[in-house]
Amino acid sequence: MMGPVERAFSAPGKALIAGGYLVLYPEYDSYVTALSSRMHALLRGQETEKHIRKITIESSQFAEGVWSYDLDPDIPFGNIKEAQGRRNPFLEATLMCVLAFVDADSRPGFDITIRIFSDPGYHTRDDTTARVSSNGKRQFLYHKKKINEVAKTGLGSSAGLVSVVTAALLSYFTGDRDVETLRNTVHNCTQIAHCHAQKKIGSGFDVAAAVYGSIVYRRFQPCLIDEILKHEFHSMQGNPALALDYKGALQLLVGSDWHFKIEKCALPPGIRLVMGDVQVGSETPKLVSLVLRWKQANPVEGEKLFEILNKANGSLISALSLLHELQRENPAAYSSMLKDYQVAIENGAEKAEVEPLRRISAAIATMREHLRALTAATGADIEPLSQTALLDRCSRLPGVLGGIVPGAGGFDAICLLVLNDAIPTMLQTTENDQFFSNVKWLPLHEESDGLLETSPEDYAGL
Ligand SMILES: Nc1ncnc2c1ncn2[C@@H]1O[C@H](COP(=O)(O)OP(=O)(O)O)[C@@H](O)[C@H]1O
Ligand SMILES: C[C@@](O)(CCOP(=O)(O)OP(=O)(O)O)CC(=O)O
Repeated sequence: MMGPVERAFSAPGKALIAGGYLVLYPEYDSYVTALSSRMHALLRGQETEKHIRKITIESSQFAEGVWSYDLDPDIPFGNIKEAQGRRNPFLEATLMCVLAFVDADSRPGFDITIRIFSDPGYHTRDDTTARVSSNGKRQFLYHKKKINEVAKTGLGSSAGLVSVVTAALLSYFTGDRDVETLRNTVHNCTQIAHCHAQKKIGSGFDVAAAVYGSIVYRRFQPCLIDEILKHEFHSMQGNPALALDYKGALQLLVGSDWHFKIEKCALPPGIRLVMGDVQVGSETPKLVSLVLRWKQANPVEGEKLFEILNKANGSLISALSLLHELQRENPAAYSSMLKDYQVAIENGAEKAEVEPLRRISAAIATMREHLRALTAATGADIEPLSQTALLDRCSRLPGVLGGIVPGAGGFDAICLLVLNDAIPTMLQTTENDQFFSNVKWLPLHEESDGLLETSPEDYAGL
């Protein structure tokens, strides 16, 4: 029986709390938190009809956000061209990978439409109007400019986009809608497509967080992807032999074991992530290239600094996991520990005297010390002076266990770990203090889930 099918998936944005720069190397662990801002894809097609003629992708929150791809009847993945010549390298690479992986057939053809929705956290809210879905469950912001002209916030919009489009297409072509069955395949396809689009092999932590959620992450060996990237997208267009080679290599690679580390995690109960937007505009690629160049020129010093930074990152990761253990072993004692701490700070105690919480503060302080050393050594503004002053001040606020520049660092954001019950006072205190006037606390929190199937009804009316 044939009928229309609707299927929707969503995936989260991320903040890299520990592991900036180190995450580029397969020997170090990072701590990545998935955020409440998510990317969504809603697919419409025909239930039993897997022969596709045309795929249209609409991202109507942005001007000119429609990309329409007529598939080549012989090799649907070999000639991905947008009807009006509009470029979106991330969508092109996604279609190429997924259609090759599932060995799609475009004869005789039906059409698929995929609608993209992006939660407010990914882009600036400036110059937008909000629209709400008919059932009130979703709200999205509509921009007047094109997607590549709107300022990003650094949550990883392209990783989210590629993950959800990949998930929707894979689910459609395989007929499988169980996210757990699809998850690893979605991850591997998404990493490959994302690398194709960026024309480089990144650390992949943004894609891993979009698919798996909050994780302790250790990257795959970059050489795993080297070979497949040599299959140049452009040379495949109109060259069936090259396209078939690509398909074989891709299917093998997606199905193989990548030997990377994905350990689900979440912040301990009672502790929240608070993100502050400071000022738009650090250039991650510039910072990364300064650090890598310095490390290459100073291998011994570089190794030493990376090692001690790694040790401090490890202390934070284990301090967080110790809290989980305490909570699991004795939930009542854990709650009263947090309560005692809250009472102590309300009575004016300045810092965490409670040992497990003190460990978190100490680990963050040591991480920051090493990040400042990296800043001084490389000349890259990882924790610049203005951020040092801000983070020091934040760390002294009651209930704030510590704060750090997330990811590659820079001027644009800070991340705090705060006792849940202390947040209202913290927000009030900073609001009334001129010192914090250039910090905007973002309406974001940890939601540790990765890729999820969502209900198509939640997007009706948009
Ligand atoms: N909502 C969206 N709709 C369509 N394309 C998007 C969307 N979000 C991101 N993209 C694609 O991803 C690109 C941004 O990717 P990138 O520069 O890697 O930023 P980020 O660091 O946020 O991932 C955009 O130029 C566009 O091609
Ligand atoms: C330096 C890095 O290790 C981390 C950068 O993390 P960010 O989260 O700062 O990156 P953007 O998504 O580009 O804003 C480089 C990397 O792994 O890509």
